[in-house]
Amino acid sequence: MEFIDLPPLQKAAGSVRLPGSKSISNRVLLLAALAEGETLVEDLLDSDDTRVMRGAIVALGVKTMEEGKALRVFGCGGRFPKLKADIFVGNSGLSIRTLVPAIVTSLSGCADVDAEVRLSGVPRMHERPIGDLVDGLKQLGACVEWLGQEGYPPLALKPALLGAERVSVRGNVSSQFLTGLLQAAPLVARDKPLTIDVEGELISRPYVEITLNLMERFGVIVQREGWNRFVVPAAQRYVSPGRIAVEGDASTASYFLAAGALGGGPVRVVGAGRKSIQGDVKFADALATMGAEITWGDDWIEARAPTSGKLKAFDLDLNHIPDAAMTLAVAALFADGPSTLRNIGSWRVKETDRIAAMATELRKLGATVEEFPESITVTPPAGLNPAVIDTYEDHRVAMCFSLATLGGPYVRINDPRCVNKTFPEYFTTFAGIATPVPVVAIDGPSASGKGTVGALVARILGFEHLDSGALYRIVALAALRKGVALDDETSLASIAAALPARFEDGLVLLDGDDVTEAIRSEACSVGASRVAVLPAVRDALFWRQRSYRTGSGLVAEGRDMGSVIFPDAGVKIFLTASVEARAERRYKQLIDKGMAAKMDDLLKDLYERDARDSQRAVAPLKRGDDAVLLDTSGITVQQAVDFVIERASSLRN
Ligand SMILES: Nc1ncnc2c1ncn2[C@@H]1O[C@H](COP(=O)(O)OP(=O)(O)O)[C@@H](O)[C@H]1O
Ligand SMILES: Nc1ccn([C@@H]2O[C@H](COP(=O)(O)OP(=O)(O)O)[C@@H](O)[C@H]2O)c(=O)n1
Repeated sequence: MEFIDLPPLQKAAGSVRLPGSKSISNRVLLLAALAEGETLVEDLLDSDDTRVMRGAIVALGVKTMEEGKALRVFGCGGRFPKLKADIFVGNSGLSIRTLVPAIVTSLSGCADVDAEVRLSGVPRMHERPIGDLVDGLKQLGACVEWLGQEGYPPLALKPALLGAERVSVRGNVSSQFLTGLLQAAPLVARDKPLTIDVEGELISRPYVEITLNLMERFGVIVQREGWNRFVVPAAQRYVSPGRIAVEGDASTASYFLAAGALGGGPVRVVGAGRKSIQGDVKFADALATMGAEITWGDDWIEARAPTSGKLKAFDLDLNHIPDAAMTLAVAALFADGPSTLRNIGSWRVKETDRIAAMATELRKLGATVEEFPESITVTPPAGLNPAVIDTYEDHRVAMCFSLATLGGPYVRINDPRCVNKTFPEYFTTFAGIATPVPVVAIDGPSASGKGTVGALVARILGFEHLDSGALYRIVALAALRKGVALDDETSLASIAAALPARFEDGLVLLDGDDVTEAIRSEACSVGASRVAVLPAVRDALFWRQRSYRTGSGLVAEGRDMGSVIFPDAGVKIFLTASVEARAERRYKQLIDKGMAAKMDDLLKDLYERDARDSQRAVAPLKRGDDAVLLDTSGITVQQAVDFVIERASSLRN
């Protein structure tokens, strides 16, 4: 499984230009395709879902042409020219739910009896309901055949004359059904007006407002009576506005605004603001309810943490912003008590069952989550656990969980490419406003001075200090004490996974025993280097080592700090010295501690350990291209420390 590891963050601040709105891009593409005249679409989002829509209109015979970053769409004037097509809609709910009604209108009165348009998607798409929409279309006279399970894609559309003046559609499963009917309505209401009645409470109304707004930009006015009846007057045609610029995506804005509120800020999103037609900008109001400071501009919004430093718990009806609400579920981890997200039943039929998915993943971070049919309550833990987040092919799960890193833990996001659905550059853009807890990684062979230099550098910078070698030494000591063989990988890995060890006030404690001296014995040195070749032991210590990355920063020393454990370390040093110099140092250290030592034995041991450390298959000791070489053979400790500090000082906040 592909994954991306996101490091713990200290803060988030900066400015982000939002990618184009998915909701607007896909509506505009379809309306421009159906309109009379050419439309130059600017700032169009380039993502999986918009490619689905672009591919579909082209498959239906509409011509498009790229002009720099813009796309020129040559409108077909209301009827798609090509009506024999197989269209793959991936997992784009909006695409299929708006394409189907539009295609059905083109098939009305089509003389070619062989005309047929088939639409199918990924397996999850075949579990997302479309029956209510098709019921509506059938009231108009459409011919729709189910190719799989009734009520779900895939389906086939065939020629049939449309003629009714009234149609009703359910509004409480997905507002996309209504959007699809509305956009196709002027193509049906040629001679007589068409009335669309909404059964049940209409959910996600702001998305319908986007639809109405864009239809108006293309010359079609809809009369709205409350939110239950929409009348499309007769004889209206879609006419290109000539040029249209797509606003920045307000749902995407939610991740960055939340980052500002949770991570200090300010974070400004540019591309959607006070004048936006997208309901999701209201997410900023929800953040304000939590105490975040929000500032609005015409086309930008800025968020920063409350001056009190602590976000407040909330209990909100989020029916109007179902997508951005997922971001709030993660923000709830940072609140001062349990928060409830209400009226989010539509989450159950999105890319995945989002209520179940969010509950499962929030629990991995340590939260207590109560799940209800249409709401969830999130109680934050005292501190967040590091977690491996599964994403269920759901871009929003991937994006919103990146925010948990602002609470201190590492977060691994599985299958991160699912963000391609709406924002392929998400993780790079997020990294652009994020300040990770800095790391100075010092790797090198035995007695090169890592421990001595590392401890001094950590003290000067005010950073934590991780002596990773000590962890391998403790595993060896625990194994020796329990009589476990040093090549029994399974038993050693379980010892490593549950190592009852602590570092306190310069002491190393194992099961409460002071083993500071004991782990420096030659038996433990050799033992450590033997257990360290075992992959299962290294895996068992992986997250434990990462958990030291907290506070203002970390100096980590060992063999694979820069290559494996902290590959994104801001400073990487490869510390070395000649074998003779190192043997002499080790000799002196042992004698000073009153321990027995023989020069010849030490030299032999160093050669053997160097060989084992650098030749092993996993995480071998090796200077990476990105590590700075420092040979300490002929320099003092102070000089070595100065060298590292000079490179690391920029990491200090
Ligand atoms: N230039 C130097 N840099 C680091 N250590 C040095 C230097 N010169 C002498 N030493 C001594 O060498 C020893 C290095 O041991 P240590 O820090 O335990 O190394 P490591 O952690 O790499 O095994 C210490 O006793 C240290 O005082
Ligand atoms: N990150 C690390 C640190 C230590 N080790 C192993 O653990 C042993 C003891 O590490 P150490 O850093 O305490 O050893 P010295 O350099 O102090 O002799 C080393 O010989 C390595 O084999 C490792 O494999 N990876």
